[in-house]
Amino acid sequence: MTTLFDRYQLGALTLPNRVVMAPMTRVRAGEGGVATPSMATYYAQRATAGLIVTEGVQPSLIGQSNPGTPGLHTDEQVASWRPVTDAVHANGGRIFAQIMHGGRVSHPDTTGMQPVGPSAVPAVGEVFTPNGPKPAPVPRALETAEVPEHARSYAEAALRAMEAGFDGVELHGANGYLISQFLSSTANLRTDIYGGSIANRIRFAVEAVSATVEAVGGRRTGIRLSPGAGIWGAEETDVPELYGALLAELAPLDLAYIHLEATTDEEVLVGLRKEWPGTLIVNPAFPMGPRQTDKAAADHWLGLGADLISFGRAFIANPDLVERLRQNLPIAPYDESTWYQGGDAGYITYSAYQHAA
Ligand SMILES: Cc1cc2nc3c(=O)[nH]c(=O)nc-3n(C[C@H](O)[C@H](O)[C@H](O)COP(=O)(O)O)c2cc1C
Repeated sequence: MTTLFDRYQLGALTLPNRVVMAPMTRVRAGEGGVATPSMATYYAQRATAGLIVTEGVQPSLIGQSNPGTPGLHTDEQVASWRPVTDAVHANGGRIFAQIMHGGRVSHPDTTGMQPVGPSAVPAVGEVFTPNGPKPAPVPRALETAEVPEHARSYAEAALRAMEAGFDGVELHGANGYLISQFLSSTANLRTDIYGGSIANRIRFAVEAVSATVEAVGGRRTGIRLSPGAGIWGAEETDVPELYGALLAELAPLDLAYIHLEATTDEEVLVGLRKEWPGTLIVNPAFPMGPRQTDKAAADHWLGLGADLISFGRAFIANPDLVERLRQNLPIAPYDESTWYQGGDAGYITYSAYQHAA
């Protein structure tokens, strides 16, 4: 039986275990969207994960969603990530950058620009801004001719990620951000080649992934998806058909993986496993609340055919999560107030499990 602690060959990378650190935005970037020494410490502390996926990283200023998030679109940003990837590698780890274009989930207070999206339909809910949460603004609908440059921005960020020493990139196609907005039938009301039919709604995702594969190779390219999640009002009404069509287009690209975000719909995940020939990372539907992690849920998904399991919140207060899971040690609770507050407290202040002397 496969366990979380078995090795896994991911393209050219040998992962010593099947525990993936899920991408988590922590808003600790410096001025100009640069990575900081604290970020290097944070990721290096977690290098025993089989694979680390960073927080969402914007591929352009207009692609920035939250204030305080890092980018991969300036030379200064590229240089700032090098100490992060070096520190992770020095500790024996592997790290992918998550490329995240926020699309309509953004705000002029953050970027100085009106956000863009598939259609002039605002996200449902409030977005973070430097001046506190504000209602999501109405985005500008991208012209047909502008769409390819936003798809290519993922590939350009991927090239910069390689320069910065990352082992690969994960395109953020989940949770209501730009790729997910194009997939949605409520965020995307377009009538051109990027909207309407399933073939049109998956076009942006396929262009973004294909451009990235062309730039850095399939084995260095993963994508995160959240079928049916409907986050920020980006609803999908035809989940099995939509994702079936998307996976069929992506299957020949020899991708590093697809990463399925927490969903309660086990049937959908099982269906996608059958349709996806490559590596599948599952972020199980761990219940929100005090129970942060659940080895039984991980084993369940490995049994159903997941190759790797990602853990998010449990990594926040447990840099040595792999060892704690392996030895059934207590999992330290996270402090939600520190998720997005900035500073080192609740970020790099957690230590490995202290055994009694
Ligand atoms: C503080 C925080 C920030 C997150 N930021 C991101 C992000 O930048 N990109 C992403 O794809 N998911 C993000 N997520 C979702 C996590 O990757 C993960 O899917 C979610 O927390 C559920 O997994 P868990 O139960 O193991 O925490 C975030 C979650 C948390 C708690």
